[in-house]
Amino acid sequence: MELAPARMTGVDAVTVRPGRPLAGTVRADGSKNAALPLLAAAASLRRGVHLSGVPASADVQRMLGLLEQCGYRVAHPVAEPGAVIVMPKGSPIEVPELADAARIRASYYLVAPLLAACGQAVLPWPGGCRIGDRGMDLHFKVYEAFGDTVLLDDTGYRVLAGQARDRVVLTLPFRSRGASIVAVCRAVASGSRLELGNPNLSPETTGVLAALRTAGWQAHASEDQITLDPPPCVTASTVAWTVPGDKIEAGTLACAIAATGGEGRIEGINGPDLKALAGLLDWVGVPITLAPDAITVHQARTVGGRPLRAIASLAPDGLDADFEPPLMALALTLPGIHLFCDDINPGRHGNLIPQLTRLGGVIEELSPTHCRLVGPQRLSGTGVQATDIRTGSALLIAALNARGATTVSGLDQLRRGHADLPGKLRTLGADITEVLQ
Ligand SMILES: CC(=O)N[C@H]1[C@@H](OP(=O)(O)OP(=O)(O)OC[C@H]2O[C@@H](n3ccc(=O)[nH]c3=O)[C@H](O)[C@@H]2O)O[C@H](CO)[C@@H](O)[C@@H]1O
Ligand SMILES: C=C(OP(=O)(O)O)C(=O)O
Repeated sequence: MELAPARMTGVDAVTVRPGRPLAGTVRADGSKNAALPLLAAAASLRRGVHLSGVPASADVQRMLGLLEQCGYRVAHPVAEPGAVIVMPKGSPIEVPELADAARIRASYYLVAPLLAACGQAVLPWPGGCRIGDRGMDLHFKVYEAFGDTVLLDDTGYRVLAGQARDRVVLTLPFRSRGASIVAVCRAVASGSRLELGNPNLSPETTGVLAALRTAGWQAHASEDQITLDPPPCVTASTVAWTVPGDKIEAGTLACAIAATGGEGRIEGINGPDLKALAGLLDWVGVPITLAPDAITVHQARTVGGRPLRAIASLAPDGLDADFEPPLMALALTLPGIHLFCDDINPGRHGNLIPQLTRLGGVIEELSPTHCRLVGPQRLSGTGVQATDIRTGSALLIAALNARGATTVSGLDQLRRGHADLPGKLRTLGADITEVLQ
């Protein structure tokens, strides 16, 4: 794993200048959105879990601190960068106050570890990217199905563990990733059988199921249902899990390479996780080779590219919403009328489009969640702000194609999701320099 160079940490802005097409090979870090639920599942198991590939991104590091406050020991094995061992501390703990949980969306994953450690979870409303109204009502339905009591107020929520149930059956009204994973973690914490209808089947969810299988849980996932059964007997030995490489980081780098007309390879990912993105890139004229552990971007075809339709979806094999912003930045370089939709995160376009407009991008908002643009467009460098993680990565891509220098500030947002995305772009040949205060 490549850790953020100390120099980049704390830098609030970078200047990006256009240059040669990006080329070369780079390795993706472990995925933030996969690491966070794996950490919660590890704690819910209440046995030692050795987790490798843990990224240095800020949200994941914050989650490690929160787990310690929740009654778990987080050990960093010597000479194993990116590995942690999570285990219960043993002695009972008081219900902790977790102010930092308000800074990340994924603090909702802490409920099951807290119920397992002290029978109660008291959490502030989660934070994370400000990309619209991000509900949690399905999470509360999950806890109620387990017999827990849920209390809400203006500052946050409290979940009180009910009597453990042998079997819990519920069906989600839509395929929420968060609600699916919290249901799985809750079942693990209480040792219950779970039958979850209409589940989310993203790699982040199925990755947790695969990890639990190594701990003796029986897990089956189909389009209709996830079933999960506890192991026939309890074992205490440490299990070893690995955080998969970040499909979103790899997809973002692939878009950056394609946007500059370059050629390159991103390693360290699970190729099938990038199938939806690779299909779209191929469709617009950027040939892609997907290997089991890498994605290779070939030079774009000069003819035969078709317009992009990037529709974020929670459906199995759908396009992860977090790919949509980098695709929008890429589309600004491609001929055609390109269409985008993110109904999952209704505030996403409201963050990204004004920043792309500052660079001279012309994007027609058909509704708060639908937009279209006609490419290619000439952008001009100026100061822009990474208002959320994916807006930050899209702006880096757009800046690679803008005339003159673009200063992207708000890097603390970007670093929530990527330890050092500018550094990886530099490895591929991008002209990116730190802005010193
Ligand atoms: C930490 C993490 O992994 N974040 C990801 C997670 O976010 P997030 O936790 O928002 O994802 P979910 O799939 O659970 O929810 C998607 C949307 O459904 C709505 N909703 C969800 C749950 C609920 O109980 N009630 C409700 O209304 C919210 O508007 C939410 O924004 O998945 C999204 C795509 O699915 C990704 O873009 C985020 O990067
Ligand atoms: C929306 C994202 O993160 P979070 O859900 O943690 O805010 C993201 O990873 O793009």
